[in-house]
Amino acid sequence: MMNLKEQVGIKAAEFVKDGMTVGLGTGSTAAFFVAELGRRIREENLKITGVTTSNVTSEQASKLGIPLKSIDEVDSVDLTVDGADEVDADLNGIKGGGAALLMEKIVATYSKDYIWIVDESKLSEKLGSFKVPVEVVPYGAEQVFRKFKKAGYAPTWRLRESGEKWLTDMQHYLIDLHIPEISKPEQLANELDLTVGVVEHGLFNKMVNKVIVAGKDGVRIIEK
Ligand SMILES: O=C(CO)[C@H](O)[C@H](O)COP(=O)(O)O
Repeated sequence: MMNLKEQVGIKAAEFVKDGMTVGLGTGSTAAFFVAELGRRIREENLKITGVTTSNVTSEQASKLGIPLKSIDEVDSVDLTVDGADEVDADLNGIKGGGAALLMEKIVATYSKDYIWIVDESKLSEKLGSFKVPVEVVPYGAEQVFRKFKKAGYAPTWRLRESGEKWLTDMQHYLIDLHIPEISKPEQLANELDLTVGVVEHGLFNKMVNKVIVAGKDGVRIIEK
């Protein structure tokens, strides 16, 4: 019996057609999608170009023999498939649990079609059960942290096991905001966008076209 993450990963690969440029997401769910593309390349001679969203995914895709280009080497991406940490009823979402939100948002921005693959535990009426990751440049990062604390966002640093601050693939720090109910995700996104030192945040508001959800009753697709 396939687990839920594997089910949605394999389902999403059905949307990939020969000749496409495909954005490859990051995380344990996206890894099943990437693995399935690798299988289709091997067994069906599928021809695609992958654009990855993290060093971890680049490594996985290279091992599978998926030809890769950077986002700057392609005109646009036909389809990106990625996981998500939380998805609300309006298809706003939180991403970045796996620390790849910056590259993920850049690749998604230049994608014609954008799909999330999740198990049903990630769905909620309103965002807030998952922390909002915020990627910040190291210079002045403590000031940004204090600003979030004053705003009541209960910030925490994303840390390595060693206790040092986590460094993203793009060499930034991550601050996680703990906001129990995000009633206005657009307003929060605007505020974060306007905060000096913030490079990007994990609110992906109304960016996705389709969400493939796996649950105990099978796989379903929620469309915009
Ligand atoms: O945003 C992400 C990485 O930055 C991931 O897509 C998100 O954290 C979901 O991960 P998983 O599929 O392992 O639950």
